[in-house]
Amino acid sequence: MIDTRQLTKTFGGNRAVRELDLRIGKGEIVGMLGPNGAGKTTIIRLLNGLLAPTSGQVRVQGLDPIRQGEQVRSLCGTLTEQPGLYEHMSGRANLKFFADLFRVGNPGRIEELIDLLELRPFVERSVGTYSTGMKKRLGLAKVLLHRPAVLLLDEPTNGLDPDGTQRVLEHIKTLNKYEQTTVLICSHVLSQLEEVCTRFLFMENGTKLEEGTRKELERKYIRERTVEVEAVLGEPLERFAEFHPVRLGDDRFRFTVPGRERMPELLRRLTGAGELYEAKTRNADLESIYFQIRRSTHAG
Ligand SMILES: Nc1ncnc2c1ncn2[C@@H]1O[C@H](COP(=O)(O)OP(=O)(O)OP(=O)(O)O)[C@@H](O)[C@H]1O
Repeated sequence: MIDTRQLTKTFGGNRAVRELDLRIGKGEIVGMLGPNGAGKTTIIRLLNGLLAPTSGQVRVQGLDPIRQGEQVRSLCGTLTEQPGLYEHMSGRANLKFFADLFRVGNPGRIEELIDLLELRPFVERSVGTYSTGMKKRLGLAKVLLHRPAVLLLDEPTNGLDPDGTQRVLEHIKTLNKYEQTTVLICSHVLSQLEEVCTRFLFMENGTKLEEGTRKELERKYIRERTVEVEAVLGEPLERFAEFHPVRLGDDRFRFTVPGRERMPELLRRLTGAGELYEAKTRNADLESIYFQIRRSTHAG
């Protein structure tokens, strides 16, 4: 679906994207993560043909976004930080305007998106009165009007409260499920993407540091696990010495497990020693993986 080879973009002397090889298959939801200036927005602009590569190649469903820009843009829905909506018009009037502009033949599509993105309670109001979350959802509806096969989302949850963030991410998942939309989401908020993406791509200074599924990355980068436990233990803590126990509070403990394969043993022993109410791994989330990747690439 998306294929880049040795893709490089230079602005003056600044190499914003460096020899990027990126492959995204149909129906994937890929999270592109990286700090400010990592090159995420530039990559999106290269993919939808708004920027021409300095060198290397980009293909979106086999098409060149520069030479076949029209076709590529009709395949892609791109949501940037500025959704480009008319504030004085209602949500519905905006959708109607863009549906005409994009020559969306199906009049039912607007209604379908109003339902999918739950816009109905405010769709007749002028966009100028919308909250950030409402605008994001309308912006998403706008880029979905022509039923794009590929969605390119630049910080789709920026400025949203946790509830709004959750809703937008749910909508993205739903679209992927029912319309098999391929999605590339850029963000620097790792925790939000953890549940949504099938694969992750870590960028820094225009370079791909690492990529993989959550499981692949976890196996590669997280050896030692920190486990927080709520339990009533009938045995002295010293019996768990090999797991370096620390008492955190009443019935709360922290253990360090040298590798994933030792986890069942710890859990078995805790269950055998008393009542185990909860056990959570604290250091295997996406953020921990990211810091581990950075540590190992910078050390290497
Ligand atoms: N039009 C431009 N002209 C000059 N330099 C640019 C231009 N667009 C981007 N850059 C530079 O390219 C680099 C990558 O920027 P980009 O916006 O792609 O990063 P990003 O990962 O999207 O960052 P952020 O998380 O802040 O949005 C930065 O050093 C930026 O200053």
